[in-house]
Amino acid sequence: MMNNKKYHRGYFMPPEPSYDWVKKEYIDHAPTWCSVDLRDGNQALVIPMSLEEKLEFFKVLVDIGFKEIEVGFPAASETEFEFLRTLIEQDLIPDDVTVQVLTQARDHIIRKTFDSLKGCKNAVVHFYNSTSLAQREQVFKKSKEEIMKIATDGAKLVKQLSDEAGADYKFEYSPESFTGTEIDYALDVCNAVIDIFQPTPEKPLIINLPATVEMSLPHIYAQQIEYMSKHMNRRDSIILSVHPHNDRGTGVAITELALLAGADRVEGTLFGNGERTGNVDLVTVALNMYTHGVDPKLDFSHLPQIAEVYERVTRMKIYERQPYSGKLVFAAFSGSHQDAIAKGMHYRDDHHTDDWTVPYLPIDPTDIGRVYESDVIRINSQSGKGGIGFIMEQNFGYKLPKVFREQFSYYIKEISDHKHKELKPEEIFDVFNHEFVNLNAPIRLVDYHFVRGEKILVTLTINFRGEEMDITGRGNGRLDAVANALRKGCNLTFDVVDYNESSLSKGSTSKAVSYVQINDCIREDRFGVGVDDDIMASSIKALISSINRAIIHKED
Ligand SMILES: CC(=O)SCCNC(=O)CCNC(=O)[C@H](O)C(C)(C)COP(=O)(O)OP(=O)(O)OC[C@H]1O[C@@H](n2cnc3c(N)ncnc32)[C@H](O)[C@@H]1OP(=O)(O)O
Ligand SMILES: CC(C)C(=O)C(=O)O
Repeated sequence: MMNNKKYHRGYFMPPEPSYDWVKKEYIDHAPTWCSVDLRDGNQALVIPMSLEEKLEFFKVLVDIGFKEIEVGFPAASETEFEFLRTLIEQDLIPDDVTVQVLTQARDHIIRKTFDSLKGCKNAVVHFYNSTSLAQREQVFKKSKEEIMKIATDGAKLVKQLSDEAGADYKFEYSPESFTGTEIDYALDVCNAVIDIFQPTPEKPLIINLPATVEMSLPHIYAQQIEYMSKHMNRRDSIILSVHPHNDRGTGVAITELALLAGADRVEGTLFGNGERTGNVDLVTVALNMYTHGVDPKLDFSHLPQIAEVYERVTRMKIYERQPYSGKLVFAAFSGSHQDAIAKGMHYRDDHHTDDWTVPYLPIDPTDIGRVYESDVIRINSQSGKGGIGFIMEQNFGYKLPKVFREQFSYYIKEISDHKHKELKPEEIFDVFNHEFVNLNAPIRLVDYHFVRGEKILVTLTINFRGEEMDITGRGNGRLDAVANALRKGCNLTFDVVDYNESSLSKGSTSKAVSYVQINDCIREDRFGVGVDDDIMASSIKALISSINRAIIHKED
């Protein structure tokens, strides 16, 4: 049985309201990004990554453009330790990349961490201890002063070991479980650590305020961050970092609000892997920024390839509707969406604009390695003529006339509905060819010949129900003459209602395509399509196709 009475709000409001972030409209520059995929992401996997898998992932992160990468918790296991050693000994860390290592503020774990760093040029030593009320009372059973001493003792040892090693490491401190910590107490602990390092603008200290567990609405975290930012000692020498998780499903929101509230740096993972519901998804935060016209300084132009490596080495799956990276996030199945997207794409072409304003697509899918042809317009029984017309034009180069497009789309929808499945572009194209293009039974065109006089005279050689024959007709135009020949020679009754021709815009060889609509006195919308190297042949074939359809589907 559910019982909401056993819950209470476990977060703490800052002592004074901090609302300056509300006045900011959007994030106007990229923060410093730090990927924690190889540490926080890795520690949450059913099977943590092997050394080889971590190496492959590390390379992907470098290629994306991360300049700070938390590579592990070296004291945790041999693999973790060896991974950092391999990076260092095989000189795999680019000069402009800083690796970060995590350690608890515990003597032997800090020492082991320093052992793992020997010979590393650029490193951040990240140490933490939990400061939350719940952990003080239940886990550590220590007073506020005793918990602060864990932090300050850790800080002193980190500083001392770094000095002893003669290394120029950077340092990061996290009051872990910050979101469950009384804000002024968190501030006191951070300030005590700051006082030990005495950071300067030239050698700043990273103070990381994690939403280890998301506990509040996003605007509360924003206030907590802004309050800390305003009251922290030596703020000009502090890189204020956030490390959001996603327990309430608002990891991205709290990250964005924290950036408005003064955070300079974000720790997170690709696709939001991480403990429980995950860390914040850096792909989403970065691309949200990008779609506001801001350079995120991370390159996701090959997102599908990044996703492939991620899924393989972590053995995790990216949800189909995960922003930007999910398989279905650009797919429009429903008619009205497809129609708007197709028109939006045409609008861009017609207006020769590079600006992206296409309805229903907040980002140009091709910017992140997706393809219009297979990712955007997808066809099922919810689809409409706009979408099916788009597929025919975009994938195969056929610009279907309006009335035909409507008829063809109902035809396709019906098939999808009856088969209860999505139809792939190739299946749609097969139906199109099989049902409408160059139909040659019962009438097949063998040859044709025109003679120009007062009227145009045509001699058609056709095969009609297995019998070859020559038929003739006169008309004001060529198609008129052909129609008269077929009426007389095959004893048919029909009117040509509409005729369109164009060239096929796809493929290496250009072909002519004609669309003919006839009225056969049963239906006024029998369509046929002709495709040929020669424009005249394509129009005769289109007319014959429409007649053949009328004969085949007489009763429809
Ligand atoms: C929110 C985060 O993601 S934090 C990162 C968490 N990641 C990991 O823990 C992954 C790697 N961790 C490990 O491999 C192991 O936990 C190790 C090697 C670090 C330590 O292992 P163990 O020594 O077996 O102990 P364990 O992790 O259970 O720690 C429990 C002890 O550490 C203390 N402790 C825990 N965190 C801290 C800390 N940050 N600072 C100081 N002491 C701490 C606990 O109070 C407890 O003390 P006790 O033994 O007196 O009861
Ligand atoms: C170590 C800290 C930053 C952490 O991972 C968390 O709080 O989630």
